[in-house]
Amino acid sequence: MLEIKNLTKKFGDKIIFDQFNFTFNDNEVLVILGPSGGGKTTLLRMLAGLEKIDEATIIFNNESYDLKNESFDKNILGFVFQDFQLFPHKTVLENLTLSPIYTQKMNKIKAIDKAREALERLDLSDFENAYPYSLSGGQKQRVALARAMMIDPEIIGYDEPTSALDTELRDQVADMIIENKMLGMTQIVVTHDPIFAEKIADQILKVNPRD
Ligand SMILES: Nc1ncnc2c1ncn2[C@@H]1O[C@H](COP(=O)(O)OP(=O)(O)OP(=O)(O)O)[C@@H](O)[C@H]1O
Repeated sequence: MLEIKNLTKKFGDKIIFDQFNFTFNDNEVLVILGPSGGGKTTLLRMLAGLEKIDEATIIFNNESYDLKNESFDKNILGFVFQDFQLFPHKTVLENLTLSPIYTQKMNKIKAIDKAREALERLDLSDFENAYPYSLSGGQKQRVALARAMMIDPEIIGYDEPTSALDTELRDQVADMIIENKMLGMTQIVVTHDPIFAEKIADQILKVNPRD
């Protein structure tokens, strides 16, 4: 279970979250839904340790973390970025292994083994030497997911996973998220698309821009 208590976040004078609370359970799909500018991406970035939190208590796996003007750096969330953000001049395999090897100091052979496992599970084994430009939107989405899985995250977070996709591929992403759930994954999905949200969500958290 992940519980966030009294989360506060400002950019300059602009308040994005003021004493915000939410809880969700393992193996759930939590959808964060709302219009542009509400702070959905910021919320995901804070949970991934990519954005400082002004103040919050985060309770996760029975540990409680009191944060004050610091990043939550527990590596619990693997991030699937909007528009995938794959390295264009690197192969699919390299896209998965570069950050674990160079940033997280993972052993190279272990990183390659792990990457191949993830690619196999997502039906991408034939594409390990392909470059991102040659992949379809749905394949890029799955490569981005495989990359997020490299850190063995407790939670996968997707930022607007359907924004770059047409309707058919949107349904494929919904199926992938539901399949991941059946495999026991806990997932947070940021979207402004209520129809997609209804398809996949166990819980919907609405985030609206503040005046
Ligand atoms: N680094 C930053 N510095 C200053 N303001 C920021 C920064 N990042 C985000 N903001 C502001 O915080 C607010 C929330 O942004 P965020 O990207 O989290 O919203 P969102 O709900 O994900 O919107 P969208 O759907 O357009 O991505 C916006 O008003 C945005 O301009």
